[in-house]
Amino acid sequence: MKNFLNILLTIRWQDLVDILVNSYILFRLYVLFRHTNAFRILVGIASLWVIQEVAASLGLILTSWALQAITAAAAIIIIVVFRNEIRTALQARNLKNFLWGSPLMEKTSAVQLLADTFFQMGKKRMGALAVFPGKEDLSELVHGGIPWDGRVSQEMLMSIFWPRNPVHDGAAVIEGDKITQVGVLLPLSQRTDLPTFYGTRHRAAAGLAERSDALVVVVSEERGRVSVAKQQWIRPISKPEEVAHLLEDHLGTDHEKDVNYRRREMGKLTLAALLSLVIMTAVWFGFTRGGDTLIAVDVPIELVNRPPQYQILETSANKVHLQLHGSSALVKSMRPEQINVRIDLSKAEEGRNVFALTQESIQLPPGVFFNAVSPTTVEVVLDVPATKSVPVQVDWTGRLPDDLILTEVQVIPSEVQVVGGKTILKDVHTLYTTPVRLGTITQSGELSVPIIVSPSSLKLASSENERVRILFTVAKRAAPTAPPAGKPRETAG
Ligand SMILES: Nc1ncnc2c1ncn2[C@@H]1O[C@H](COP(=O)(O)OP(=O)(O)OP(=O)(O)O)[C@@H](O)[C@H]1O
Repeated sequence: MKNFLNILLTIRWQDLVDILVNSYILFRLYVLFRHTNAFRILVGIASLWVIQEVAASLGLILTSWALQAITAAAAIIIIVVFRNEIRTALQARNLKNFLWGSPLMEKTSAVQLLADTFFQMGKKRMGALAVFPGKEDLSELVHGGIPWDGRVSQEMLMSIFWPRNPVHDGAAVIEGDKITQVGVLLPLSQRTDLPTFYGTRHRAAAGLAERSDALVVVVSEERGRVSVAKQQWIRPISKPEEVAHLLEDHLGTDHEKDVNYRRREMGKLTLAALLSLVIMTAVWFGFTRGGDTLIAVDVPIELVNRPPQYQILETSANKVHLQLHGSSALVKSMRPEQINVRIDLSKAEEGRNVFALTQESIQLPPGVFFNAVSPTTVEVVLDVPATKSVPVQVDWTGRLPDDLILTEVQVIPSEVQVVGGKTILKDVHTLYTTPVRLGTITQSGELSVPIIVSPSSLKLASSENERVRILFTVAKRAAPTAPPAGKPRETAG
Protein backbone atom coordinates (compact mmCIF):
# COMPACT_ATOMS: atom_id res chain seq x y z
CA MET A 1 0.00 0.00 0.00
CA LYS A 2 2.82 2.32 0.99
CA ASN A 3 4.62 1.36 -2.20
CA PHE A 4 1.53 2.14 -4.25
CA LEU A 5 1.23 5.54 -2.58
CA ASN A 6 4.91 6.18 -3.33
CA ILE A 7 4.33 5.37 -6.99
CA LEU A 8 1.30 7.70 -7.10
CA LEU A 9 3.38 10.50 -5.61
CA THR A 10 5.97 10.19 -8.38
CA ILE A 11 3.38 10.66 -11.13
CA ARG A 12 3.86 13.96 -12.95
CA TRP A 13 1.22 15.94 -14.87
CA GLN A 14 2.98 14.90 -18.08
CA ASP A 15 2.30 11.26 -17.16
CA LEU A 16 -1.40 11.96 -16.75
CA VAL A 17 -1.50 13.71 -20.13
CA ASP A 18 0.43 10.76 -21.57
CA ILE A 19 -2.14 8.27 -20.30
CA LEU A 20 -5.12 10.40 -21.34
CA VAL A 21 -3.84 11.06 -24.87
CA ASN A 22 -3.11 7.39 -25.50
CA SER A 23 -6.40 6.28 -23.96
CA TYR A 24 -8.19 8.66 -26.30
CA ILE A 25 -6.27 7.34 -29.31
CA LEU A 26 -7.23 3.78 -28.34
CA PHE A 27 -10.84 4.82 -27.81
CA ARG A 28 -10.98 6.60 -31.19
CA LEU A 29 -9.54 3.56 -32.92
CA TYR A 30 -12.31 1.52 -31.32
CA VAL A 31 -14.99 4.02 -32.42
CA LEU A 32 -13.70 4.18 -36.00
CA PHE A 33 -13.07 0.48 -36.47
CA ARG A 34 -15.56 -1.31 -34.20
CA HIS A 35 -18.00 -2.44 -36.91
CA THR A 36 -15.27 -3.60 -39.26
CA ASN A 37 -13.85 -7.08 -39.76
CA ALA A 38 -10.40 -5.59 -39.27
CA PHE A 39 -11.41 -4.70 -35.72
CA ARG A 40 -12.47 -8.26 -34.92
CA ILE A 41 -9.17 -9.57 -36.26
CA LEU A 42 -7.33 -6.89 -34.30
CA VAL A 43 -9.02 -8.05 -31.10
CA GLY A 44 -7.92 -11.57 -32.02
CA ILE A 45 -4.32 -10.42 -32.43
CA ALA A 46 -4.41 -8.57 -29.12
CA SER A 47 -5.70 -11.75 -27.43
CA LEU A 48 -2.91 -13.75 -29.07
CA TRP A 49 -0.38 -11.27 -27.75
CA VAL A 50 -1.77 -11.57 -24.21
CA ILE A 51 -1.68 -15.40 -24.43
CA GLN A 52 1.88 -15.21 -25.74
CA GLU A 53 2.93 -13.03 -22.80
CA VAL A 54 1.31 -15.50 -20.38
CA ALA A 55 3.03 -18.41 -22.16
CA ALA A 56 6.37 -16.59 -21.95
CA SER A 57 5.94 -15.90 -18.23
CA LEU A 58 5.11 -19.58 -17.66
CA GLY A 59 8.27 -20.56 -19.49
CA LEU A 60 6.52 -22.25 -22.46
CA ILE A 61 9.35 -21.54 -24.85
CA LEU A 62 7.99 -23.09 -28.04
CA THR A 63 4.40 -21.86 -27.55
CA SER A 64 5.44 -18.29 -26.80
CA TRP A 65 7.85 -18.30 -29.74
CA ALA A 66 5.19 -19.63 -32.14
CA LEU A 67 2.57 -17.17 -30.87
CA GLN A 68 5.01 -14.31 -31.24
CA ALA A 69 5.65 -15.25 -34.87
CA ILE A 70 1.91 -15.64 -35.59
CA THR A 71 1.12 -12.28 -33.97
CA ALA A 72 3.77 -10.49 -36.03
CA ALA A 73 2.63 -12.13 -39.26
CA ALA A 74 -1.04 -11.46 -38.49
CA ALA A 75 -0.33 -7.77 -37.87
CA ILE A 76 1.14 -7.47 -41.37
CA ILE A 77 -1.62 -9.55 -42.95
CA ILE A 78 -4.34 -7.40 -41.38
CA ILE A 79 -2.89 -4.26 -42.95
CA VAL A 80 -2.61 -5.85 -46.38
CA VAL A 81 -5.93 -7.74 -46.43
CA PHE A 82 -8.05 -5.04 -44.82
CA ARG A 83 -6.40 -2.01 -46.36
CA ASN A 84 -9.62 -0.92 -48.09
CA GLU A 85 -11.65 -1.30 -44.92
CA ILE A 86 -9.02 0.59 -42.95
CA ARG A 87 -9.04 3.35 -45.55
CA THR A 88 -12.84 3.63 -45.39
CA ALA A 89 -12.82 3.74 -41.58
CA LEU A 90 -10.22 6.48 -41.58
CA GLN A 91 -11.96 8.45 -44.34
CA ALA A 92 -13.84 11.02 -42.29
CA ARG A 93 -15.62 13.92 -43.88
CA ASN A 94 -13.52 16.35 -41.88
CA LEU A 95 -10.88 16.41 -39.16
CA LYS A 96 -13.41 17.21 -36.46
CA ASN A 97 -15.42 14.12 -37.39
CA PHE A 98 -12.25 12.05 -37.41
CA LEU A 99 -11.19 13.20 -33.97
CA TRP A 100 -14.56 13.66 -32.36
CA GLY A 101 -17.38 12.28 -34.53
CA SER A 102 -19.48 9.41 -33.25
CA PRO A 103 -21.97 7.06 -34.87
CA LEU A 104 -24.70 8.69 -32.71
CA MET A 105 -24.11 11.99 -34.43
CA GLU A 106 -24.25 10.30 -37.81
CA LYS A 107 -27.60 8.75 -36.88
CA THR A 108 -29.03 12.12 -35.91
CA SER A 109 -27.98 13.52 -39.24
CA ALA A 110 -29.98 10.85 -41.19
CA VAL A 111 -33.29 12.67 -40.56
CA GLN A 112 -31.53 15.98 -41.03
CA LEU A 113 -30.16 14.75 -44.34
CA LEU A 114 -33.69 13.85 -45.46
CA ALA A 115 -34.95 17.32 -44.54
CA ASP A 116 -32.01 18.91 -46.36
CA THR A 117 -32.83 16.85 -49.45
CA PHE A 118 -36.42 18.19 -49.58
CA PHE A 119 -35.13 21.76 -49.42
CA GLN A 120 -32.58 21.07 -52.15
CA MET A 121 -35.35 19.67 -54.33
CA GLY A 122 -37.32 22.85 -53.64
CA LYS A 123 -34.40 24.98 -54.79
CA LYS A 124 -34.23 22.97 -58.00
CA ARG A 125 -38.00 23.23 -58.48
CA MET A 126 -38.32 19.49 -58.36
CA GLY A 127 -41.81 18.47 -57.23
CA ALA A 128 -41.93 15.70 -54.62
CA LEU A 129 -44.38 13.94 -52.33
CA ALA A 130 -43.11 11.76 -49.50
CA VAL A 131 -45.30 9.75 -47.14
CA PHE A 132 -44.07 8.75 -43.69
CA PRO A 133 -46.67 6.27 -42.38
CA GLY A 134 -47.61 6.30 -38.71
CA LYS A 135 -49.04 3.24 -36.96
CA GLU A 136 -52.11 2.91 -39.17
CA ASP A 137 -52.25 0.72 -42.26
CA LEU A 138 -52.49 2.83 -45.42
CA SER A 139 -53.25 0.09 -47.92
CA GLU A 140 -56.97 1.00 -48.09
CA LEU A 141 -56.23 4.66 -48.73
CA VAL A 142 -53.45 4.58 -51.32
CA HIS A 143 -53.39 3.06 -54.78
CA GLY A 144 -51.17 2.15 -57.66
CA GLY A 145 -47.86 2.12 -55.87
CA ILE A 146 -44.85 0.35 -57.35
CA PRO A 147 -42.91 -1.70 -54.80
CA TRP A 148 -39.44 -0.30 -54.23
CA ASP A 149 -36.70 -1.59 -52.03
CA GLY A 150 -34.02 1.00 -51.59
CA ARG A 151 -32.24 2.63 -48.68
CA VAL A 152 -33.10 6.28 -48.24
CA SER A 153 -30.38 8.53 -49.53
CA GLN A 154 -30.22 11.96 -51.04
CA GLU A 155 -29.28 10.54 -54.44
CA MET A 156 -32.07 7.94 -54.36
CA LEU A 157 -34.80 10.52 -53.56
CA MET A 158 -33.51 12.96 -56.12
CA SER A 159 -33.50 10.35 -58.85
CA ILE A 160 -37.02 9.11 -57.99
CA PHE A 161 -38.50 12.61 -58.30
CA TRP A 162 -36.39 13.57 -61.27
CA PRO A 163 -39.02 14.79 -63.78
CA ARG A 164 -37.95 12.35 -66.49
CA ASN A 165 -38.13 9.37 -64.23
CA PRO A 166 -41.21 7.26 -65.17
CA VAL A 167 -42.08 6.87 -61.48
CA HIS A 168 -41.69 10.54 -60.49
CA ASP A 169 -45.47 11.07 -60.54
CA GLY A 170 -47.29 10.28 -57.32
CA ALA A 171 -45.81 9.81 -53.86
CA ALA A 172 -42.95 7.81 -52.38
CA VAL A 173 -43.57 5.91 -49.16
CA ILE A 174 -40.67 5.95 -46.70
CA GLU A 175 -40.62 3.42 -43.84
CA GLY A 176 -37.67 3.43 -41.50
CA ASP A 177 -34.58 3.87 -43.60
CA LYS A 178 -36.22 2.33 -46.70
CA ILE A 179 -38.27 3.63 -49.60
CA THR A 180 -40.91 0.91 -49.92
CA GLN A 181 -43.19 2.24 -52.72
CA VAL A 182 -43.09 4.88 -55.43
CA GLY A 183 -45.69 6.35 -57.80
CA VAL A 184 -48.36 6.00 -55.10
CA LEU A 185 -51.72 7.77 -55.61
CA LEU A 186 -53.07 9.45 -52.49
CA PRO A 187 -56.67 10.41 -51.76
CA LEU A 188 -57.33 14.07 -52.58
CA SER A 189 -58.60 16.38 -49.88
CA GLN A 190 -62.10 17.72 -50.39
CA ARG A 191 -61.57 20.66 -48.09
CA THR A 192 -62.68 24.02 -49.34
CA ASP A 193 -60.58 26.13 -47.00
CA LEU A 194 -57.26 25.25 -48.64
CA PRO A 195 -55.51 28.08 -50.52
CA THR A 196 -56.60 28.23 -54.11
CA PHE A 197 -53.06 27.96 -55.41
CA TYR A 198 -52.82 24.49 -53.89
CA GLY A 199 -53.02 22.05 -56.76
CA THR A 200 -53.52 18.30 -56.73
CA ARG A 201 -50.11 17.48 -55.18
CA HIS A 202 -50.89 19.53 -52.07
CA ARG A 203 -54.46 18.28 -51.97
CA ALA A 204 -53.19 14.70 -52.14
CA ALA A 205 -50.82 15.41 -49.22
CA ALA A 206 -53.61 16.98 -47.16
CA GLY A 207 -56.04 14.21 -48.19
CA LEU A 208 -53.88 11.38 -46.85
CA ALA A 209 -52.91 13.33 -43.73
CA GLU A 210 -56.52 14.01 -42.72
CA ARG A 211 -57.59 10.40 -43.25
CA SER A 212 -54.65 8.72 -41.45
CA ASP A 213 -51.87 9.28 -38.95
CA ALA A 214 -49.25 9.57 -41.72
CA LEU A 215 -47.05 12.63 -42.13
CA VAL A 216 -46.68 13.85 -45.70
CA VAL A 217 -43.94 16.15 -46.99
CA VAL A 218 -44.69 17.96 -50.22
CA VAL A 219 -42.22 19.91 -52.32
CA SER A 220 -43.84 22.35 -54.72
CA GLU A 221 -42.63 22.20 -58.27
CA GLU A 222 -43.98 25.66 -59.01
CA ARG A 223 -42.85 27.62 -55.94
CA GLY A 224 -40.11 25.35 -54.62
CA ARG A 225 -41.68 25.53 -51.17
CA VAL A 226 -41.56 22.64 -48.72
CA SER A 227 -44.80 21.94 -46.81
CA VAL A 228 -45.74 19.34 -44.27
CA ALA A 229 -49.21 17.86 -43.82
CA LYS A 230 -50.29 16.06 -40.70
CA GLN A 231 -53.85 15.30 -39.62
CA GLN A 232 -55.91 18.44 -40.21
CA TRP A 233 -53.10 20.85 -40.95
CA ILE A 234 -50.87 21.52 -43.89
CA ARG A 235 -48.35 24.35 -43.70
CA PRO A 236 -45.25 25.62 -45.43
CA ILE A 237 -41.99 25.18 -43.55
CA SER A 238 -39.10 27.57 -43.93
CA LYS A 239 -36.15 25.68 -42.39
CA PRO A 240 -34.82 22.13 -42.88
CA GLU A 241 -34.29 21.86 -39.09
CA GLU A 242 -38.02 22.32 -38.57
CA VAL A 243 -38.86 19.54 -41.03
CA ALA A 244 -36.28 17.32 -39.28
CA HIS A 245 -37.87 18.14 -35.95
CA LEU A 246 -41.40 17.34 -37.21
CA LEU A 247 -40.12 14.09 -38.69
CA GLU A 248 -38.41 13.11 -35.45
CA ASP A 249 -41.60 13.86 -33.55
CA HIS A 250 -43.68 11.89 -36.02
CA LEU A 251 -41.41 8.86 -36.00
CA GLY A 252 -42.21 8.63 -32.30
CA THR A 253 -42.04 4.84 -32.13
CA ASP A 254 -38.73 4.92 -33.96
CA HIS A 255 -37.76 7.82 -31.82
CA GLU A 256 -38.30 5.71 -28.71
CA LYS A 257 -36.26 2.97 -30.33
CA ASP A 258 -33.73 5.59 -31.17
CA VAL A 259 -33.57 6.79 -27.58
CA ASN A 260 -33.02 3.20 -26.42
CA TYR A 261 -30.46 2.67 -29.14
CA ARG A 262 -28.70 5.87 -28.15
CA ARG A 263 -28.69 4.82 -24.50
CA ARG A 264 -27.24 1.43 -25.38
CA GLU A 265 -24.67 3.01 -27.64
CA MET A 266 -23.78 5.61 -25.03
CA GLY A 267 -23.33 2.81 -22.48
CA LYS A 268 -21.08 0.89 -24.88
CA LEU A 269 -19.00 3.95 -25.70
CA THR A 270 -18.64 4.91 -22.02
CA LEU A 271 -17.52 1.37 -21.26
CA ALA A 272 -15.08 1.48 -24.16
CA ALA A 273 -13.71 4.82 -22.95
CA LEU A 274 -13.25 3.44 -19.42
CA LEU A 275 -11.64 0.26 -20.75
CA SER A 276 -9.27 2.30 -22.90
CA LEU A 277 -8.29 4.30 -19.83
CA VAL A 278 -7.75 1.15 -17.75
CA ILE A 279 -5.75 -0.57 -20.52
CA MET A 280 -3.55 2.48 -21.14
CA THR A 281 -2.98 3.03 -17.41
CA ALA A 282 -1.93 -0.62 -17.08
CA VAL A 283 0.32 -0.38 -20.14
CA TRP A 284 1.80 2.87 -18.85
CA PHE A 285 2.56 1.39 -15.44
CA GLY A 286 3.96 -1.76 -17.02
CA PHE A 287 6.11 0.29 -19.33
CA THR A 288 7.38 2.96 -16.98
CA ARG A 289 7.38 1.26 -13.60
CA GLY A 290 7.98 -2.38 -14.48
CA GLY A 291 11.23 -4.02 -13.33
CA ASP A 292 13.48 -1.21 -12.19
CA THR A 293 16.85 -1.57 -13.95
CA LEU A 294 20.19 0.05 -13.15
CA ILE A 295 22.56 0.95 -15.95
CA ALA A 296 25.92 2.76 -16.18
CA VAL A 297 26.92 4.79 -19.22
CA ASP A 298 29.77 7.10 -20.21
CA VAL A 299 28.49 10.28 -21.81
CA PRO A 300 30.58 13.02 -23.45
CA ILE A 301 30.25 16.47 -21.92
CA GLU A 302 28.91 19.21 -24.16
CA LEU A 303 30.13 22.73 -23.40
CA VAL A 304 27.48 25.11 -24.67
CA ASN A 305 26.95 28.87 -24.84
CA ARG A 306 30.65 29.77 -24.69
CA PRO A 307 30.97 33.57 -24.57
CA PRO A 308 32.53 34.47 -27.92
CA GLN A 309 35.38 36.46 -26.32
CA TYR A 310 36.75 33.33 -24.60
CA GLN A 311 38.54 30.24 -25.75
CA ILE A 312 38.30 26.92 -23.94
CA LEU A 313 41.83 26.24 -22.75
CA GLU A 314 41.33 23.16 -20.70
CA THR A 315 38.63 20.93 -19.19
CA SER A 316 39.14 18.57 -16.27
CA ALA A 317 36.97 15.88 -17.94
CA ASN A 318 35.65 15.21 -21.42
CA LYS A 319 33.06 12.67 -20.38
CA VAL A 320 31.13 11.64 -17.29
CA HIS A 321 30.13 8.31 -15.90
CA LEU A 322 26.38 8.20 -15.26
CA GLN A 323 24.47 5.67 -13.22
CA LEU A 324 20.84 5.60 -14.37
CA HIS A 325 17.73 3.70 -13.41
CA GLY A 326 14.26 3.18 -14.82
CA SER A 327 11.88 0.49 -16.00
CA SER A 328 13.65 -2.20 -17.98
CA ALA A 329 11.54 -1.47 -21.08
CA LEU A 330 12.50 2.22 -21.07
CA VAL A 331 16.15 1.61 -20.22
CA LYS A 332 16.42 -0.98 -23.01
CA SER A 333 14.81 1.29 -25.58
CA MET A 334 17.04 4.24 -24.64
CA ARG A 335 19.29 5.59 -27.45
CA PRO A 336 22.67 7.29 -26.77
CA GLU A 337 21.56 10.56 -28.34
CA GLN A 338 18.76 10.79 -25.77
CA ILE A 339 21.30 11.23 -22.95
CA ASN A 340 23.00 14.61 -22.84
CA VAL A 341 25.29 16.20 -20.30
CA ARG A 342 25.57 19.91 -20.95
CA ILE A 343 27.52 22.62 -19.19
CA ASP A 344 26.28 26.11 -19.77
CA LEU A 345 29.23 28.46 -20.17
CA SER A 346 27.14 31.61 -20.66
CA LYS A 347 28.07 32.90 -17.16
CA ALA A 348 31.65 31.60 -17.17
CA GLU A 349 34.55 33.99 -16.63
CA GLU A 350 38.17 34.16 -17.68
CA GLY A 351 40.34 31.65 -15.82
CA ARG A 352 39.17 28.58 -13.90
CA ASN A 353 35.43 27.86 -13.65
CA VAL A 354 34.05 24.97 -11.62
CA PHE A 355 30.65 23.56 -12.63
CA ALA A 356 28.69 21.14 -10.47
CA LEU A 357 26.89 18.45 -12.50
CA THR A 358 23.31 18.65 -11.29
CA GLN A 359 20.00 17.25 -12.48
CA GLU A 360 19.63 20.33 -14.70
CA SER A 361 22.84 19.62 -16.62
CA ILE A 362 21.82 16.00 -17.33
CA GLN A 363 19.07 15.38 -19.88
CA LEU A 364 17.52 11.94 -19.92
CA PRO A 365 14.61 10.39 -21.83
CA PRO A 366 11.29 10.46 -19.93
CA GLY A 367 11.00 7.73 -17.31
CA VAL A 368 14.76 7.31 -16.86
CA PHE A 369 16.33 8.84 -13.75
CA PHE A 370 19.91 9.33 -12.64
CA ASN A 371 21.37 7.85 -9.49
CA ALA A 372 24.90 9.12 -9.52
CA VAL A 373 27.36 10.99 -11.67
CA SER A 374 31.14 10.90 -11.60
CA PRO A 375 32.92 13.31 -11.48
CA THR A 376 30.42 15.55 -9.74
CA THR A 377 32.21 18.73 -10.86
CA VAL A 378 33.98 19.75 -14.05
CA GLU A 379 36.62 22.45 -14.26
CA VAL A 380 36.76 24.56 -17.41
CA VAL A 381 39.57 27.05 -18.02
CA LEU A 382 38.67 29.93 -20.32
CA ASP A 383 41.09 32.32 -21.91
CA VAL A 384 40.94 35.57 -23.90
CA PRO A 385 42.38 35.43 -27.44
CA ALA A 386 45.43 37.60 -28.02
CA THR A 387 48.12 38.19 -30.67
CA LYS A 388 51.85 38.15 -29.94
CA SER A 389 54.92 38.68 -32.05
CA VAL A 390 57.20 35.65 -31.53
CA PRO A 391 60.73 35.14 -32.95
CA VAL A 392 61.35 32.13 -35.19
CA GLN A 393 64.45 29.98 -34.77
CA VAL A 394 65.80 27.23 -36.98
CA ASP A 395 65.74 23.78 -35.45
CA TRP A 396 69.18 22.55 -36.60
CA THR A 397 69.83 18.83 -36.12
CA GLY A 398 72.91 16.69 -36.61
CA ARG A 399 76.36 17.98 -37.55
CA LEU A 400 77.84 19.85 -40.48
CA PRO A 401 80.41 17.97 -42.50
CA ASP A 402 83.73 18.26 -40.64
CA ASP A 403 85.27 20.66 -43.14
CA LEU A 404 82.46 23.24 -42.97
CA ILE A 405 81.42 25.90 -40.51
CA LEU A 406 78.20 27.89 -40.48
CA THR A 407 79.17 31.53 -40.60
CA GLU A 408 75.79 33.24 -40.99
CA VAL A 409 72.09 32.36 -40.68
CA GLN A 410 69.18 34.65 -41.52
CA VAL A 411 65.53 33.71 -40.94
CA ILE A 412 62.97 35.62 -43.01
CA PRO A 413 60.73 36.75 -41.41
CA SER A 414 62.54 36.62 -38.12
CA GLU A 415 59.30 37.11 -36.15
CA VAL A 416 55.71 36.01 -36.77
CA GLN A 417 52.36 37.03 -35.33
CA VAL A 418 50.77 34.23 -33.29
CA VAL A 419 47.11 34.17 -32.22
CA GLY A 420 45.85 32.21 -29.19
CA GLY A 421 44.80 32.29 -25.54
CA LYS A 422 46.40 35.10 -23.55
CA THR A 423 47.59 32.78 -20.76
CA ILE A 424 49.21 30.35 -23.19
CA LEU A 425 50.82 33.08 -25.25
CA LYS A 426 52.47 34.45 -22.08
CA ASP A 427 54.72 31.37 -21.92
CA VAL A 428 55.52 31.22 -25.62
CA HIS A 429 58.81 32.98 -26.36
CA THR A 430 60.10 31.24 -29.48
CA LEU A 431 58.71 29.24 -32.38
CA TYR A 432 60.89 26.70 -34.16
CA THR A 433 60.94 25.50 -37.71
CA THR A 434 60.68 21.83 -38.59
CA PRO A 435 64.09 20.15 -38.05
CA VAL A 436 66.77 21.05 -40.64
CA ARG A 437 69.54 18.46 -40.99
CA LEU A 438 73.02 20.02 -41.01
CA GLY A 439 74.55 16.84 -42.41
CA THR A 440 72.99 17.48 -45.83
CA ILE A 441 74.50 20.98 -46.23
CA THR A 442 77.49 21.20 -48.52
CA GLN A 443 77.47 24.87 -49.47
CA SER A 444 75.80 28.21 -48.65
CA GLY A 445 72.20 28.46 -49.75
CA GLU A 446 68.52 29.04 -49.00
CA LEU A 447 65.79 26.82 -47.61
CA SER A 448 62.02 27.20 -47.18
CA VAL A 449 60.90 25.47 -43.99
CA PRO A 450 57.52 25.23 -42.23
CA ILE A 451 57.06 26.75 -38.79
CA ILE A 452 55.83 24.48 -36.00
CA VAL A 453 53.15 26.23 -33.96
CA SER A 454 52.99 24.74 -30.50
CA PRO A 455 50.90 24.24 -28.35
CA SER A 456 48.25 23.27 -30.84
CA SER A 457 45.64 25.73 -29.53
CA LEU A 458 47.78 28.52 -31.04
CA LYS A 459 47.80 29.46 -34.68
CA LEU A 460 49.61 31.86 -36.96
CA ALA A 461 47.85 35.15 -37.74
CA SER A 462 46.09 34.98 -41.09
CA SER A 463 48.60 37.45 -42.63
CA GLU A 464 51.52 35.15 -41.86
CA ASN A 465 53.11 32.62 -44.19
CA GLU A 466 53.33 29.10 -42.77
CA ARG A 467 56.95 28.78 -43.96
CA VAL A 468 60.09 30.83 -43.36
CA ARG A 469 63.09 31.30 -45.60
CA ILE A 470 66.47 30.43 -44.14
CA LEU A 471 69.50 32.08 -45.78
CA PHE A 472 72.69 30.42 -44.57
CA THR A 473 76.39 30.83 -45.35
CA VAL A 474 79.01 28.18 -44.77
CA ALA A 475 82.79 28.48 -45.02
CA LYS A 476 85.64 26.00 -45.28
CA ARG A 477 87.12 25.25 -41.91
CA ALA A 478 90.70 26.40 -41.50
CA ALA A 479 91.82 23.47 -39.38
CA PRO A 480 89.77 20.21 -39.58
CA THR A 481 89.56 19.90 -35.78
CA ALA A 482 88.13 23.42 -35.17
CA PRO A 483 84.50 23.59 -33.84
CA PRO A 484 81.73 25.02 -36.10
CA ALA A 485 81.02 28.78 -35.84
CA GLY A 486 77.18 28.47 -35.57
CA LYS A 487 75.77 27.04 -32.36
CA PRO A 488 72.96 24.73 -33.45
CA ARG A 489 70.18 23.99 -30.99
CA GLU A 490 70.52 20.58 -29.39
CA THR A 491 67.72 18.29 -30.53
CA ALA A 492 67.23 14.62 -31.04
CA GLY A 493 68.61 13.16 -34.22
N1 LIG B 1 -53.75 11.85 -56.04
C1 LIG B 1 -52.43 12.04 -56.16
N2 LIG B 1 -51.58 11.28 -55.49
C2 LIG B 1 -50.27 11.48 -55.62
N3 LIG B 1 -49.72 12.42 -56.39
C3 LIG B 1 -50.50 13.20 -57.08
C4 LIG B 1 -51.90 13.07 -56.99
N4 LIG B 1 -52.43 13.98 -57.80
C5 LIG B 1 -51.40 14.67 -58.35
N5 LIG B 1 -50.23 14.21 -57.90
C6 LIG B 1 -48.88 14.70 -58.23
O1 LIG B 1 -48.97 16.09 -58.37
C7 LIG B 1 -48.47 16.47 -59.63
C8 LIG B 1 -49.29 17.60 -60.13
O2 LIG B 1 -49.10 18.69 -59.31
P1 LIG B 1 -49.95 20.00 -59.42
O3 LIG B 1 -49.12 20.97 -60.12
O4 LIG B 1 -51.29 19.68 -59.86
O5 LIG B 1 -50.03 20.27 -57.89
P2 LIG B 1 -49.54 21.47 -56.99
O6 LIG B 1 -50.10 21.19 -55.66
O7 LIG B 1 -49.85 22.76 -57.65
O8 LIG B 1 -47.97 21.25 -56.94
P3 LIG B 1 -46.79 22.10 -57.54
O9 LIG B 1 -46.68 23.29 -56.66
O10 LIG B 1 -45.66 21.17 -57.43
O11 LIG B 1 -47.20 22.41 -58.96
C9 LIG B 1 -48.62 15.26 -60.50
O12 LIG B 1 -47.67 15.27 -61.54
C10 LIG B 1 -48.42 14.15 -59.56
O13 LIG B 1 -47.07 13.81 -59.48
